[in-house]
Amino acid sequence: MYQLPLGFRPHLPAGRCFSAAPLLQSPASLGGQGTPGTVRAHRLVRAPRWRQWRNMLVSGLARSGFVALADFGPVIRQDLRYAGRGNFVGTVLDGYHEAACLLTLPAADALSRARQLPARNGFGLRGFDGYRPQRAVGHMRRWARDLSDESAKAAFCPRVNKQDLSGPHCIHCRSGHSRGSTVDLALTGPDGTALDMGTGFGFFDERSRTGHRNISAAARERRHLLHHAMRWAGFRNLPTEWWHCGTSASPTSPVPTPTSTSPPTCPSPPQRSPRERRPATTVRTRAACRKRPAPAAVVLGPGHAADRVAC
Ligand SMILES: C[C@@H](N)C(=O)N[C@H](C)C(=O)O
Ligand SMILES: [Zn+2]
Repeated sequence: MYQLPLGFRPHLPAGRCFSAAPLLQSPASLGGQGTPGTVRAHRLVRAPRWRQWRNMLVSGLARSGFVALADFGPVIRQDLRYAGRGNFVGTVLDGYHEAACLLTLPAADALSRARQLPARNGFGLRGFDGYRPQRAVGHMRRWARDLSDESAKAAFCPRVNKQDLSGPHCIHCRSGHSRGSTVDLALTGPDGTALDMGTGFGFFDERSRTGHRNISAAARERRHLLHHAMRWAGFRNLPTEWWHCGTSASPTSPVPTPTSTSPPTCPSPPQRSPRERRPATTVRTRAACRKRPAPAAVVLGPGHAADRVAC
C-alpha cells in the first residue's frame, strides 16, 4: 500500500483533477475521506498543465495513476532525449508527444526522495527518460533492425555492431520504462551542468556497464553516489546501463528487475565479471531502505571521492 510522503502539500486548481484512485488506497491515513478502500485522489495529485493533462487523459495514463514529474515539484531537471533528436534514432520517437516526463506517483515520489542525497553533496539530477510508450519501443526496434541506417554509429555505438543491439539488455521488445516506474538519469553539477559519468547517456558500449572500471575515478564516484541515492529511495540500477533505475513501487507491475523486464524467451543476461559483481549485502529492498533514516551526507574528497556509505 502506498502512502503519501509526510509534508507533501499539493495545490490543485479548481476543476483540474484526475483520478489516481486505482493507485491510492489509504483512506485512513488521509482522514477517512472517500469510500472504503479508496481516497479522493483529487486532493492528492496536482494536475499537470492542460496539454499534458489532456494527453494523459486521452491515453488513459491519468486513470492509471501517472503524474507529470514537472508538476510533482522541483525534482530533477528534464532532458528528455526521446522527445527530441538527441538520441540514437536521431528523431522524436513515436508516442512522445511532448517533452514531459511521466511516471507513476510512487516512482515520482521515490525520485523526489532520491534527489536529497546528491543535493546534500552539491549535485543535481538530470532525467533522460521516464514513461516510454510501447510505440516508442517499437520505433527503437525498427531502427535496430534497419542495418542500412548507420547514422548513429559514431555518436552512440562506435565499437558495437548494430546487429548486436537487439538483446534483452539493449533494444528489446519490452521495456520497464513502459510501466512508468523506471527512469534514466545522471548526476549533474549544482547548476545542472553535465558531468563526466564515464559515457554519455544511451551510449552502447561496455563502459556503460555500471561497474566498468575503465572510466575516470570521478565518473566511478558519481555513478556510485547516484546509485547509492537511488537505492536508498527504492530504485535498483540495471547493471548494463549506469543511467537506468527502476523501482518496485509501480502499483500495476512486479518489481522491474532487469530479468523481469524480459519475456521468458529471452536469453539469459550477460555474465558480469567478479570485479563488477556487487556484494549481496548492498542489494536492499525498498521496504528495508525506508526503515532507515536518510543517509548522512557523503563526504566528497579530492576528485569527488565519495565515502562508501553502506545502504
Ligand atoms: C534503449 C536502451 N538504452 C534501453 O532503454 N534499454 C533498457 C534496458 C530498456 O529497454 O528498458
Ligand atoms: Zn532506461
